[in-house]
Amino acid sequence: MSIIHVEDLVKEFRRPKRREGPFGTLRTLFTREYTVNRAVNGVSFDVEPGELVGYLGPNGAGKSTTIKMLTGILEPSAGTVTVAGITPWRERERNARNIGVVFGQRSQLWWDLPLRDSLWLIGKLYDMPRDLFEVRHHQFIELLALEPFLDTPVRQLSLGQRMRGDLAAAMLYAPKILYLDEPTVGLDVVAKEAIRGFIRMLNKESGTTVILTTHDLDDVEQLCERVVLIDKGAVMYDGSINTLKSRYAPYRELVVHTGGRLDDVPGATVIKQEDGRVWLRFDPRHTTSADLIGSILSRHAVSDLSISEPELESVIRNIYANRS
Ligand SMILES: Nc1ncnc2c1ncn2[C@@H]1O[C@H](COP(=O)(O)OP(=O)(O)OP(=O)(O)O)[C@@H](O)[C@H]1O
Repeated sequence: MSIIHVEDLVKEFRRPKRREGPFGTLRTLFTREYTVNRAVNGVSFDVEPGELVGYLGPNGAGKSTTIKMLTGILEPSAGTVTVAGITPWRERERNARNIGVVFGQRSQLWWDLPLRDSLWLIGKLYDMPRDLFEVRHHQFIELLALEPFLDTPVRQLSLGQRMRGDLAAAMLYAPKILYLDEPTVGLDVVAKEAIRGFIRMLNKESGTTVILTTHDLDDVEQLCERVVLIDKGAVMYDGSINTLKSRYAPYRELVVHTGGRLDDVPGATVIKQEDGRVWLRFDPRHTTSADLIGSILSRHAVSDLSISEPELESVIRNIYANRS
């Protein structure tokens, strides 16, 4: 049975209609006319326990608004959400015990307190039994290498340190579900890898269900098997990354080192030639890589070649570029 059930979810925001002309701003304050923005427009999906799902879409697509309804911060205009059997905005406190939330852009920690005190307070707020607190506190300090800055006030932490602290705080009381909104934004490659490793561990070893919203497609490619892609508040794709690639970018690229040029290659299109290397694009549904390579080798001297799949980044860029 699914742990997250979302059906026909809608969220509309009303804004007073802007008045033009003299005293426009003042008149806007007193207007009774509104423009309605449907930020989420009939989204449905189910998440099974232990899944790690990427929730993706261009800026303004409605990702954060959906996550806010799943966490209970926002109440939908219409539709159903059930998270571990609870309607989040009706039972915010019960729901909070089941979920951990990390927003990359802003911390959930107490700004002036040292991380150690924040973690202790969270243990108290969630009524954690002392021995469970000790075990998880100790485990997270090790896994996230928190020791060197445990006694530093949160506002003095670097972004990477703060994110590790935020993750520890979000998962300390062992919630079943973790929502991550841009967890690696602004981090260097080493810090990103540490965060990804921790998320992977939570998902694989503790079976935590994770919903990840991010513009960093390396995060998605490294962590998620399934993605839900939304645009203008509606789901445009829900499935595996592999199927997404084969549906929206069914081609492969072959790079051939010939020392010369290849102008006509049956079954492939030459997309670039540079310094004795030739980039070819082909559709594996029509031409197999074995046939293509065989036909090139039979006619040209080749010193090296490599085949690559399109990167998720370029697939998603194409999808966004071609949307109406
Ligand atoms: N509190 C609000 N009041 C009015 N409009 C809002 C509010 N929050 C979001 N919106 C609007 O809803 C739409 C969806 O915003 P949302 O933040 O969910 O997008 P997003 O997919 O998370 O974008 P991004 O990738 O830029 O974070 C946008 O048009 C935004 O302006």
